[in-house]
Amino acid sequence: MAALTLDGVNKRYGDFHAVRDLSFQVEKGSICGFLGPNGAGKTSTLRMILGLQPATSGRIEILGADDGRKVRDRIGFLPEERGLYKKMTPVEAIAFFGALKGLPVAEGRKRAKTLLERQGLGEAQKKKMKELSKGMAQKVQLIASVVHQPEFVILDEPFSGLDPMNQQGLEAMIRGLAANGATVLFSTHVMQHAERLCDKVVLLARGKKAFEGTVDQAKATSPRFLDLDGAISADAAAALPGVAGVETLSDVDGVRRLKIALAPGAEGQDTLKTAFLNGLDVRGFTLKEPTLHDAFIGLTGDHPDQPVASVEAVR
Ligand SMILES: Nc1ncnc2c1ncn2[C@@H]1O[C@H](COP(=O)(O)OP(=O)(O)OP(=O)(O)O)[C@@H](O)[C@H]1O
Repeated sequence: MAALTLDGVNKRYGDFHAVRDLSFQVEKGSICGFLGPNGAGKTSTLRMILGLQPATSGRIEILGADDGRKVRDRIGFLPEERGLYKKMTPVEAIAFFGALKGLPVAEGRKRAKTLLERQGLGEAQKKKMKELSKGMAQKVQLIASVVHQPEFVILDEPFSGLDPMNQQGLEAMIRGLAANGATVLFSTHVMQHAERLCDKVVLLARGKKAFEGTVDQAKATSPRFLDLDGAISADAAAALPGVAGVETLSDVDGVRRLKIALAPGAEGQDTLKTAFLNGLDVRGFTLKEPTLHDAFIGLTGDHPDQPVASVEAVR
């Protein structure tokens, strides 16, 4: 059953068409990654889903309602721009956000203490928000957005600015939310998180959907790769069987690392065998499965870590 459906959704800001004919669904109880470079239209879409801004056209249904505002108490939202009241303690801040969603303050405080302890933030309870590290503050903010136990959780770039340790902690929190039955939709331009967490990913590029499906389905759209080290020219590599494309990753006095994209269905064994038989100077090789990052670049032509504007400027 779908907890969220978008059907032909468009968003225009004046003449600028930010979201174009966007349709996708998120199944109840699943984790969906909403992927795209900065400026692709992710935040605009999330805000339309929440009912914080109207769609120019199209239909959005969330938890059976035609407007996110009608079910706002059943939704949790972590905005991209964060900031809890600096002078509050984490418990006060969490209880305050819960109260905004109709949770009695005493119950909010109780849940806040339990959730903070569970996240290893017991000590942080004594501090003010402004005294917490960024990682801790972000965890507190996520707790604040889910303390009312929402059925649907929307997180806008939840991993941004966190070190790897805190990113892992946040991943575990997101898994925990889904394990407790919540539906989670989070936006990110960091593919590794999506790769590890998501039942489904939706790729957005320049406001348009470039892909919707499982992580494995996304990866299957990308070729496998063979990294080849040696005094080998890109042309000689391109002439090998099963090669769809060659990129020179480095070149030190003619000793190169070549990234070879294999043709669909090619395993790389024949390519390597012929390289040896032809007497090419192979000094090392690695066969690589595609990552979600590779799939993203293949599907959109964009680099996920670069804003759309700068990608355009390069072309
Ligand atoms: N209120 C607005 N008025 C005009 N243009 C806007 C407005 N909000 C967003 N845009 C433009 O719409 C495009 C999509 O922005 P949006 O914030 O939705 O992208 P995003 O994928 O979330 O990127 P980011 O991760 O940087 O927030 C951008 O080009 C942005 O400049």
